Amino acid sequence: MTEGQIIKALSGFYYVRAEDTVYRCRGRGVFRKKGIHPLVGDYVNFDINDPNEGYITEVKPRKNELMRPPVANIDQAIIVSSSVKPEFNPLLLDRFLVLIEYKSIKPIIFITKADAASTEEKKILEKYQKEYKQIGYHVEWFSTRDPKEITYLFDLFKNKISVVAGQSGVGKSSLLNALNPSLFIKTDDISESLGRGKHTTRHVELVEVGDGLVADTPGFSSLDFNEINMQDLADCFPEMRSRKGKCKFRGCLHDREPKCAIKEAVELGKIKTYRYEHYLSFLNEIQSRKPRY
Ligand SMILES: Nc1nc2c(ncn2[C@@H]2O[C@H](COP(=O)(O)OP(=O)(O)OP(=O)(O)O)[C@@H](O)[C@H]2O)c(=O)[nH]1
Ligand SMILES: [Zn+2]
Repeated sequence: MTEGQIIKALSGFYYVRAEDTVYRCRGRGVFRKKGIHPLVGDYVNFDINDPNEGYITEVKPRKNELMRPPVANIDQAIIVSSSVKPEFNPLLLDRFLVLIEYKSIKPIIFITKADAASTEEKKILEKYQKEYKQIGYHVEWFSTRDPKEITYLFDLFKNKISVVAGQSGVGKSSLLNALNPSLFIKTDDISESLGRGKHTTRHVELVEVGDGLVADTPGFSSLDFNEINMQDLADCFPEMRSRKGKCKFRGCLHDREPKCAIKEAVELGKIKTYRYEHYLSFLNEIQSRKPRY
């Protein structure tokens, strides 16, 4: 028996890495009956029955899992936003942050295209960068135009499994290519005619970036809050989470309730108004969701 990690799933095979060798494995027949679906990122035990082939005998318990992309044991999610084209969008950033916080995955914020921002735009971005850092988020702001300038990012990936998320056109593929030129993930520069085709493949692979692994397919393509309950939403905002239990009423949704510690913190400028407004707009979205039977 050998221990390894699934780094790729394709056509019924799992590619399991152990030390520096990759073994092409199948899952045990009984997995299907038991409803066990190995995922990329899973730590497994396997038996080798050919020099480079084997059978997975056991899937170890997972720390977490995502369905889009299908990856287990994720350490962090890199949310890619761009300075311009498309314009930096804090509402969308907060949407990604909430979805990632909800999964108990550590978010990291990357802002690309620093080279393309005007002086005026840079001032605004500096302010946002400062404010998101104050909340406790790790923020990096850079350009992928010169790969040599972003090698310092390697450290962030070291010994971690990361997924990348972000709206179309922000530079996710350009970033991965800059960090690992052997990947050649197509970017919009060279594959305009392929349109949306490039990320529709269903297989996922963990690719090496620095001394870490990154899923080559972006995550969170569906950005709805269907899984999230009203009561859980504030926990997905770190600056609200840290004030948990301080409101007068138990179960306070920080909306119309009196003596609300969150609204007081907003008034005192301790919570940014736009963050609170985004909270209210997400809360409204969850409240108006049709019940599912
Ligand atoms: N000026 C500038 N342009 C960039 C930078 N990073 C990416 N771009 C450009 O932005 C466009 C979109 O980049 P992609 O890497 O394809 O973006 P993506 O997020 O992978 O987009 P989707 O595949 O649609 O999700 C391309 O024309 C890139 O050349 C940057 O740091 N600076
Ligand atoms: Zn409250």
